[in-house]
Amino acid sequence: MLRALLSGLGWRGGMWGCTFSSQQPHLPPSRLLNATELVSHWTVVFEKRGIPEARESSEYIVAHVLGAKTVKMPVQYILGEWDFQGLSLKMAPPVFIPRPETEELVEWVLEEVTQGPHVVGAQGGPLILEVGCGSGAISLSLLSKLPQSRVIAVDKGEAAICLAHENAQSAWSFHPLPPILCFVFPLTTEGSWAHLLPWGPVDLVVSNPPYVFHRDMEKLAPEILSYEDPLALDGGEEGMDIITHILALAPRLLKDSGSIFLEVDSRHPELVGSWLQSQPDLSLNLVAVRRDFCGRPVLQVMQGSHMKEEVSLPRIDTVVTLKEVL
Ligand SMILES: C[S@@+](CC[C@H](N)C(=O)[O-])C[C@H]1O[C@@H](n2cnc3c(N)ncnc32)[C@H](O)[C@@H]1O
Repeated sequence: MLRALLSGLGWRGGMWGCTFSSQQPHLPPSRLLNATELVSHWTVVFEKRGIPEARESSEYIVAHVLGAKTVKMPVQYILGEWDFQGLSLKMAPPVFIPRPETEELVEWVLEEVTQGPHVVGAQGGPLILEVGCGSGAISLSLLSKLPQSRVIAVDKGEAAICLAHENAQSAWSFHPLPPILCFVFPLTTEGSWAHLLPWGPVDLVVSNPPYVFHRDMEKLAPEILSYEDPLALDGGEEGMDIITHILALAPRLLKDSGSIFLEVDSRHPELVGSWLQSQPDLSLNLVAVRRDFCGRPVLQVMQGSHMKEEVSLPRIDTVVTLKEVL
């Protein structure tokens, strides 16, 4: 039975994929499967073949093969590592598992740094602040592709910062990365931003913040709710709690003409746009909105009176240009 279970699986770039033959029951091609989907798939197979207690057998075998006591655990935690932007990162609950769509946020930042005219740090590379670094996926990818850059990574969770630090050390053993500074503190606490002052204003702020609307939290998949830190996901009533904190700190943290890149919910471009209009003192403009391959928006907000020209890069659905803030 074990052989039957594994025969359709292939290991591709650190992810489980499927390469089923035409005799196997249909599964979408080249799609990643989590343990729950594997159980469902093999339950159907077992039922068709008259195997008693099809679901229980399937659950038991998948759990056994993956070395887990329960199949509800996300496969990234079971495996203990996951690939992101070519880096193999250690994963451990409850630290947030980086999602594939966030790789596009990284790519956009890389484009901005390499092609944009405004991002040149004092030492030849940008100084980047990541708010809510989790496992360090975004920060370490940026460092690995931008050898002149320096990154300050902040997270409110000690487990996250420890994991980011561990992943940085492991990445250094493969690539000579520039140093990363990791700090544990909630950026939302009064005055906490002052910890960052010694490094001076940054060229870029990047964040995949907690942005799920509080009322949507219960709709998340059970394995997310059981294993991932809810505070990594719950963005408050309108998912804006951390987003507005980051934006409000921009005048203190960001250089003039610096940018903030934020992965957000599909309702946020409008909400963030209205919020910025209500805060003219911040002198921030929402200059571009891109959609990642999941259709989720990534926002670019710029400091100062600078207005960005319409961006003509692939995968841009919308470019939102607000009136210049006086
Ligand atoms: C959605 S996760 C993103 C993690 C990582 N950047 C990624 O994309 O995989 C959000 C992260 O923000 C952190 N976080 C939540 N509130 C925070 C706060 N007030 N200050 C700093 N970090 C915070 C969480 O601990 C979590 O690691």
